Amino acid sequence: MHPFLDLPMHVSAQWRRAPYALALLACAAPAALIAQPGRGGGGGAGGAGAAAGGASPSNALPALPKGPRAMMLRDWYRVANLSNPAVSPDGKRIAVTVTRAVEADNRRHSEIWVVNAAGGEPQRWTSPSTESSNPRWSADGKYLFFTSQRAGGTGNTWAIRLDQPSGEAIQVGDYPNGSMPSDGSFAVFTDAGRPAPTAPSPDPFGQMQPMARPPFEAITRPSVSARFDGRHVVDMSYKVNGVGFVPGRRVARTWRPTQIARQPIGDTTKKVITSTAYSHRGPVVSPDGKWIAFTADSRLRPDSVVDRERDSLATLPYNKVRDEAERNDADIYIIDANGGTPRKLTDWMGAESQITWSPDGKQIAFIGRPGRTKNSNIYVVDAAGGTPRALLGNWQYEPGNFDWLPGGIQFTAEIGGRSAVLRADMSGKSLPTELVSGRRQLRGASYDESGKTLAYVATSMNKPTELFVASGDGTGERQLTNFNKDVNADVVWSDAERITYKSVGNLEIEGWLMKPYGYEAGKKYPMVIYIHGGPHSSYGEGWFDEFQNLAAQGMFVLFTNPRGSSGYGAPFTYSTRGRWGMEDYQDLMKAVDIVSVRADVDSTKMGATGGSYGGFMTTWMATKTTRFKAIETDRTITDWTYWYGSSDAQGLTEFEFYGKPWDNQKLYDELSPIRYVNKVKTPMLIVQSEEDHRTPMGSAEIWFMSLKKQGVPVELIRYPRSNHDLSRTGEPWLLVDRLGRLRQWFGYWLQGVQPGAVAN
Ligand SMILES: CSCC[C@H](NC=O)C(=O)N[C@@H](CC(C)C)C(=O)N[C@@H](Cc1ccccc1)C(=O)O
Repeated sequence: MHPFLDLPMHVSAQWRRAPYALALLACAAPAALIAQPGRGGGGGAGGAGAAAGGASPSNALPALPKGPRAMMLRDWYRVANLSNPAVSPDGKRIAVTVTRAVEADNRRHSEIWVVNAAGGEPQRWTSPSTESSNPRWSADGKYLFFTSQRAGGTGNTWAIRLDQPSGEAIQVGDYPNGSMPSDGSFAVFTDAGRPAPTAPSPDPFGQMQPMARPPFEAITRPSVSARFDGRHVVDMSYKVNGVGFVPGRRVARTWRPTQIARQPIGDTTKKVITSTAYSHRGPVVSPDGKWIAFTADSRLRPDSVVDRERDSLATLPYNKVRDEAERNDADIYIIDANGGTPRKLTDWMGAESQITWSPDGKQIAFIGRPGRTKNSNIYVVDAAGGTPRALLGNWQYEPGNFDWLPGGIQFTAEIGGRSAVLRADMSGKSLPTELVSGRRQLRGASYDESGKTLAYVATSMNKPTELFVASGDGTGERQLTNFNKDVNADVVWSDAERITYKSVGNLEIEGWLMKPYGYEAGKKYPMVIYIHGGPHSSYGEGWFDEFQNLAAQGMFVLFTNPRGSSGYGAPFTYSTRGRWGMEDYQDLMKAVDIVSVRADVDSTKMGATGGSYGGFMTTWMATKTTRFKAIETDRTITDWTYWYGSSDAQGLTEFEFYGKPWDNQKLYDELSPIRYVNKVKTPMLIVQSEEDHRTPMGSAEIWFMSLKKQGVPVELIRYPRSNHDLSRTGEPWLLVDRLGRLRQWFGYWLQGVQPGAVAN
C-alpha cells in the first residue's frame, strides 16, 4: 500500500477503472428483484442491456451503426469491465463483478454474475436495481457474500443463501467476515470498539454545516453562527481527493487501538480477546485454529505514542541520517487464539504484509519490503520463529498477491507492462516459474479450496476484460465469458506493437506503438505520445479506452514506461528520485526519436498528452521542445511549491524531493515548468477537475493565463463534480466528453479537422 494513502502503490495506469467509481456514483435504490440462477431475470452474458439496465423507450438513444468500424465515443458506454473473480470452495462455480455504464442515466452499474467453471452461460445473481460488487464465498459454501449499500441493513456485507431456496439478499450476523481455521468453526477479525458513551452536551454550533463549525481548540469563532457557512480549518489533512473537505475534530483526540475479536460461525456473539494500547493489524488464524498471527508496532508502543512521535517528526526539516535510515515500524506477532501475551515471530527490518499460514500450520509467509526503495519479496519463516528467508532471491520483479496452496506458493506479478501468475520455488534457490503468462494483464487470481481450479480476469491490448479459468497449475486455460461480444463485433480495436529501446545509462525501456484505425501501408499518420502519472505506475498490455480513442481518430499512439514506472523492480521505480523531468524525460524523447523516423509516422504532426505526473511532464516538455504541434495537459502540476501547499499528498514530494519546499527550495523551483513558461510556443488544451484535491486547479489556471498572455493558443476545460479520477471513474458523460475533446484537439492540430467536424 502507498505509505501516505490507502492506495496500492504499484498500479497499472490503465487498470484502475470502473469499480472505484461505485462509491461515488452508485444509486442506492432498494433491492427490487434478485435474479436467482435458473430463474431467469438475468439472461446470458451476451445480453448487453441486461447487465446495464438498458435505455427505456422514453430515453432511448439513437442506435450506433453496426461494425466493423472505428470506435465511436458512445461505444465507451458499451464496454463491460470484469473484476474480483471468486472461485467457490468446491471449484464448481466462479462469481465475478460486472460493471457497465448506463448511458441514459449517466452512471455506472455493477452486478454479481456467476458462471460454472465447466462452462455455460453466466447468470446474473444480484439485482439490476441496486449496486453489488466484490463477491466471496463462505468457507462452507453456504453463502455468496458481496458488498452492497442496500437500504434497510447495517454495514455493507450482504449474502445470497445457497444451501436452501432463497429470495432476496440477506444480511447474516452469525457468519462473520474474517480469517478462519480449516474447519471453518470461527472467524477472527479486528475490532475498533465503540467510543465511550458521553453525556450529550449542548453544542452552540450544532446547527452549522460540519466544515463551518469551529474545530477543537480553534481560537476563532463565528460572530453569528447562522451567518457563517464557510470552512474553518485547523488540521493539516482537511481535504482528500475523492472525499472532499474533511471537518476537523470537535473534541480532544482519543485513541481506540484495534483489538482482535473472534466469533463462532452460527453464533452472533463476538468475543474481543485482546485489550491493549497498541493496534493489531491483519489477524490470521492458523489452520488448526490454535494461533493468530498479526502485525503490530515493532515495540508494541501505544498508538498514542506512535502517532505523536510521527506527528512531531513530520514537522522537522529533512535530515538525511534520520530520514534515510532503515526503519522497522512493525513486526509479526503470534498470540494464542483465545488471547494472552503475544510472542514476536521475528525482528524483521522493513514492512510486512499479507501474513499467510502454510497449510500444515508450521510456517508463515509474508510479503516483506526491507526498505522503501527496495524490492519486496515473499518471505517464509518457521511459526516457531527464526530468520525469514526470501523465496524470490534477486528476481528483478516484485510479487503482488500470493496464495499458499497445498502444492506451494503461487502469486501474481507485474512483469513490465504484462502480468502473470507464477509459482515460487520453495527452496528460494531458483527464480519463479510462470504458469499463466503472455502479452496481457491478469488480475484477481482466485483458487478453490484444493488449489486445483484457478480463475482470473484478463485483458490484452485489443480485448476488454473477460473471465478465464484454468487448472491450478495454469494449464488448460479457457475463456468463460463474452460480456463484450456485441461491442467487440462492431468495433475494430487497435493492436499495438511492443518495442524496447536503450536509453540514458544503457537502461532498457519498454513501450508500445498502437496503429491507427484503418492503417494502410505506404501512408503517413500523425502520432501522439501518452505519458502516465504516478510517476510510479505503468502502461501495459491491456485494453485502454484512451489509446483506443485516439487510434480510432486515425493516429498512432505511442506509450512507454520511462524510468520511475512501476513493474520493473524498485531500483527502476525509484531511480528518478530528485530527478523528475531529467532522465525520464529523455526516455520519453528517445521513444519519440525512434518512432518519428518510421516511414508511416508523420514527424511533422506529433502531439503529446498525459495526466497528473504525466500532466507535469507535458508542461515540462512544452518548455523544452517545439517538436510537438499540440499538447493536452490533464490534472497538471506546473508549480511544485503551489502543489505542495494545495494538494492532499505532501508526503510524495517530501520523499521524492528530499524535504519540504523550504528544505530544498531550489529543487522545487527548478523542476517547476512555470519557471520556464515564457519558452512555450505549442498550442495546449488544459483539462482540469473542479474538485481535484490531488492536483488542484491553480496549476492549470496559472498555465492557462501565462499562455493567454503570450498569445499561445490555449483552451481550459473545467469539469464540474469531478476529482483527480475523472478520466477513470468520473461521471460517464463528462468522462466521454473529455475523450471527445482529446480527439478534437489533436484532430484539429494534427489532422486539420475543422472545429465541430470530428465524428462522435
Ligand atoms: C499520496 S502520494 C500520491 C501518489 C499518487 N500515486 C498514485 O499513483 C499520485 O496521486 N500521483 C499523482 C502525481 C502526484 C500528485 C504528483 C499522479 O501522477 N497520479 C496518476 C497516477 C495514477 C495512475 C493510475 C491510476 C491512478 C492514478 C494519475 O492520476 O494518473
